Amino acid sequence: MGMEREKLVVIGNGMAGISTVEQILKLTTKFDITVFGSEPHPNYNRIMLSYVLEGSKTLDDIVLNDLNWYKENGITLHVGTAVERIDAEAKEVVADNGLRVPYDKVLIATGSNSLILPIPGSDKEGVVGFRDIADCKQMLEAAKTYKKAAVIGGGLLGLEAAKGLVQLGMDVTVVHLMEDLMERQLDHQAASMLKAELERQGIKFKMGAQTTELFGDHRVRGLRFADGTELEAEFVVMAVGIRPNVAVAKASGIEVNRGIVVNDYLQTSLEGVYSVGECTEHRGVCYGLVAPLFEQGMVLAKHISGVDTAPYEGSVVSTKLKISGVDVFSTGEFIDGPEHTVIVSKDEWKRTYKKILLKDGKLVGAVLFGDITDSAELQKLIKQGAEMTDELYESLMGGGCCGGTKKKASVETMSDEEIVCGCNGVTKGTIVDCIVNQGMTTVDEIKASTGATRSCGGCKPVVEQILQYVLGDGFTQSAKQGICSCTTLSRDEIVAEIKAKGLQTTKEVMNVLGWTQPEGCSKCRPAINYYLGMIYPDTHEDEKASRFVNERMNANIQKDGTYTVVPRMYGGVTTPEDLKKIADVSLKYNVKVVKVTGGQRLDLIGVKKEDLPKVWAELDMPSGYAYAKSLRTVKTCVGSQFCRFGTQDSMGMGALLERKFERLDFPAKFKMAVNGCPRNCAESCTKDIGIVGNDGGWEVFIGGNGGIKPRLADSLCKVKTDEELIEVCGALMQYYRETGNYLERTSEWVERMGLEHIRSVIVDDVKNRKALMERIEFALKQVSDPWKKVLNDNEQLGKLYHSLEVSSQL
Ligand SMILES: Cc1cc2nc3c(=O)[nH]c(=O)nc-3n(C[C@H](O)[C@H](O)[C@H](O)COP(=O)(O)OP(=O)(O)OC[C@H]3O[C@@H](n4cnc5c(N)ncnc54)[C@H](O)[C@@H]3O)c2cc1C
Ligand SMILES: NC(=O)c1ccc[n+]([C@@H]2O[C@H](COP(=O)([O-])OP(=O)(O)OC[C@H]3O[C@@H](n4cnc5c(N)ncnc54)[C@H](O)[C@@H]3O)[C@@H](O)[C@H]2O)c1
Ligand code: SF4
Ligand code: FES
Repeated sequence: MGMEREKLVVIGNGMAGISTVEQILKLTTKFDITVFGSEPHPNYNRIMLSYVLEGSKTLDDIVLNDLNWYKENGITLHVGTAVERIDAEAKEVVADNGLRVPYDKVLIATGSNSLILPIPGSDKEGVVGFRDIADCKQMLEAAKTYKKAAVIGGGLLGLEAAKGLVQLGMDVTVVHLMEDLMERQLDHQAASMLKAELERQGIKFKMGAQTTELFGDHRVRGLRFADGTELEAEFVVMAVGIRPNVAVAKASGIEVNRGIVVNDYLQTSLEGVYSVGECTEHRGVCYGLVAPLFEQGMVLAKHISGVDTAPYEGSVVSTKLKISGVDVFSTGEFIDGPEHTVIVSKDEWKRTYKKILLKDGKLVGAVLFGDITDSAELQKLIKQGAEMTDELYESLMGGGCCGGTKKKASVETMSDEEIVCGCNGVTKGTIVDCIVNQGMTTVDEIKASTGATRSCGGCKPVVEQILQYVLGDGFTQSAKQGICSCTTLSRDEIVAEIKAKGLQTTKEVMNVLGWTQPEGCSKCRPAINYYLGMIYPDTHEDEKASRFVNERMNANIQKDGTYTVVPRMYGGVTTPEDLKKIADVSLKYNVKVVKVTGGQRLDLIGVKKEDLPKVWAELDMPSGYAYAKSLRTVKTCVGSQFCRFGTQDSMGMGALLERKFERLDFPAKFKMAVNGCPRNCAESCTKDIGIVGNDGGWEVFIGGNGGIKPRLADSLCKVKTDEELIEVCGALMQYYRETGNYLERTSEWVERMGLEHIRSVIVDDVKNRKALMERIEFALKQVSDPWKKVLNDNEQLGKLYHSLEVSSQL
C-alpha cells in the first residue's frame, strides 16, 4: 500500500484556483483533489469575456479546462455548487446543498463580486454587472432588444464592456465619476487621449457624474445624477470595481480585512487553509489582474507540494486595455509628483504619448499611449528597479520623440530574462528554450508547455515573432497549423496538393489528403470549395452544400427567418425606372423595410423565402452579392462630373470597376471606394481597395477595414491612366484570391504578406501584373448572375426556395 493521499479541497473553480491546481499537478501526485465551483461551468478564461461580448470569440473558445481535464487528472468536480463554510473542528468543507467533504488542506479562491452601487433602482431589471458568463449572456441578449445602454464606471472593465456593446449595435454612454478615465492607471494626458480615441470609436461619455438613482418601473429607464440631470438607458452595466468575495472565509472564522488576509506563503489565519486570487489580501493589497494571482498560485503550489520556494513578496502590476485600435499601457507609479524625475514625449500628430517616471534615478513607473512596443521592456525594468543610464535612455526614447529615429524593439534585441507573457510570467529565454531544446514549432505547443498566450492573448504576436526569429524559414515550414481539426495541412499545402494531384472535388480532397472526418467540417468545407473554384475557374462545379446558408440562398437570412434582397446599383448610382421597380416590388411583396445601406444601395428587408425568386424576377436587376464573399459595393463620391473640387470621374470609374469585377468569389467580402479628389468623401481609407483621384491620375490604397478590427488602408501606388488603374485593381484582386486564406480580409492579408511584397508583385513587376490580370479576366468570363441562374433552374427553385427546409445552417 502506498502512502495515503492528502485531501485538498479547492473552493472556487476560477482562473487563480485552477491555475494553482495545474501547478500542483506538475509537482506532485500526493493530493486527492476536490473542486467546488458555484458557476455551472468548467474553468474558463474570464478575461476573454470581453472578446465574447465584442464578438471575436465564442463561449466555447474560452474554456480553459474542459470536463475531461478534471477526469483525466482524477479531480472530483462539483460545478454549480457553492461552499458555505469550512468546519475546522470536523475538518470538513460544507457546501450549500449539505454536502460535506473532509480535507487536510483547503484552498480558498473565490475571486470577487462586481460592486453594485447601493443606490435606489440598482435592483431593477436591465441592470447587470460584468463578471461571468451569465452576465455576458444577459448583455448579448439585451443588445438584441434594446438600443440605449449606459455603462457606469470608466475603468478597464467599463470601457471594454462599452466597446463590446457598441460593437453589438447599441448606443452606449459611459458614465464616469471622475474627470479622467482609468484614473487608477493613467495620468491626465493619457486619459484624455484615450477618451478622444474611444469617442472616435463610437462611445459617448458623461464625465464627473455621480449617479444617485436608476429610475424606471419594473425595468430601468434611465439614470438620475446628483446635479439633477438624467440620461435615458434601457440597459445599465455597473463596472465600478470589484469586492473580494470573502463570504466563505468570514463564515469560517478566518481573519479578513478587505480580502482574506494571508502571509507570504498564502496561509490564512486558519491552520491548513490557504487563499489565492482576487479574494486574497497580501501585505494590504488585493489584486484584480491575473498576473499577480498566478504568481501567488506558483508560490503556493510549490509550498504545499513540499518544493523549496522563495516567499511571495507582492507584484508590480501592469495593465493593457483590450480594445482593438487603442494601445494603452501603464505600470508602476503613473502620477508625477515632486519626488519624480519625469521623462515625457508626446506626439499629437501620431497620437502617441510616453511618460517614464524616475525616483532617485531609478525607473518606477510608465504610461504609454498609441505605441506600446516598449511595454514589456519597461515592465521588466520597473520590476527590477533599474537605474536610468544614457544607453537606456537612448534605447527607450531614441533621441527624444516617440518612435523618432528609434528602431522598433525587436525580439532579436530582447534579453533572455525579458518577460514576454506578462499574465503568466514567461520570459523570452523560456520560449527560446522550448523551441531550441524541446523542438517546439507552434504557438500552441508553447502555450501548452509554458502558459504563454493563454490568458489575455496579448503576447501572441511576440511569441510568433520569437518562433519566426529562432526558426527562420523553418517557422513557416513547420509551424503551420491545419486549417481546421480535420487536417494537419495548411492552406498553402492543400492548395499545392490540389494543383499537383489535380484534385477536383471537396470529397476528393478530403479522401486523398487523409481528412480525419470524411465529411469535413463547417470550417474546411467552404474553404476547400473556394480554393477549388479559384484554381479551376472554368471547370469547378460549385458545391452549394459547402456554402454558408446566405450564399446558398443568394440572400441574407434575418433574425425572423425572412431574407433580404439587395440589387446592384453600380457605383451607387440608380435611375427613376429602377427605383420605381423597387417600390412596386416592395409594395407587392410586403417588404417590411427598405433601407439605404452603408454601401450606397437599397436593401429590401423581410422577404419570405418562397417569394425570393419572384422578387428577383420582377426586379430584373443583377444581384448585389450582399450575402457573398465577393465584391460587395464600390462606393463613390460625386466626382468631376458635378463636384467643384473633383479632378477625376469617380462615379464613372466606380461603376466601371463594379461592373467589371462583380460576381467573382474572393476569400472574404471585398469592398471598394472611388473618390474624385483627396477630400475623400467616399472614405477610401476603410476599404479593401480605396481609390483617390488627383490631378495627375489616381492613388490606390489597400487593406482598409471599418469592421470589428478597424484598419486604415495603406497607400500602394499612384497611377496615371484609367487603364493602369484597372490593371492594378484586377491584379491586386487576383493576387489576393490566389494567396488569401479563406475568410481572411485584405486588412489581415496585407499585414501577413507585407505591403512591400505586394508592391513588388503588383507595381514593380509589370509582367507579373499582366499575368495576374489575364488570370482574373479568364475567371471573370466564367461567372454569371446567380439570381438569373436560380430562375432558370427548376430543380434549385424547388429544392431551396419552396417547401423543403434548408437542412442545416453552416
Ligand atoms: C470582462 C473581464 C475582463 C478582464 N480582463 C482582464 C485582463 O485583460 N487582464 C487581467 O489580468 N485580468 C482581467 N480580468 C480580471 C481577471 O479575470 C480576474 O483577475 C481573475 O479571473 C481572477 O481570478 P480568481 O480565480 O481570483 O477569481 P474568479 O476567476 O472570479 O474565480 C472565482 C470562482 O469562484 C467561484 N466561487 C465564489 N464563491 C464560491 C463558493 N462559495 N463556492 C464555490 N465557488 C465559489 C466563482 O463563481 C468563480 O467562478 C478581467 C475580468 C473581467 C470580468
Ligand atoms: N484589460 C484588463 O486588464 C481588465 C479588463 C477588465 C477588467 N479588469 C479587472 O477587473 C476588475 C474590475 O474592473 P473595473 O473596471 O470595474 O474596476 P476599477 O476599480 O479598475 O474601475 C472602476 C472605475 O469605476 C469608477 N467609479 C467608481 N464609482 C463610480 C460611480 N459611482 N460612478 C461612475 N464611476 C464610478 C472608478 O472611478 C473607476 O475608474 C479590475 O480588477 C480590473 O483590473 C481588467
Ligand atoms: S472626394 Fe472630392 S470630388 Fe469627390 S465629392 Fe468629395 S470633394 Fe468632390
Ligand atoms: S500577456 Fe496575457 S496571455 Fe500572455
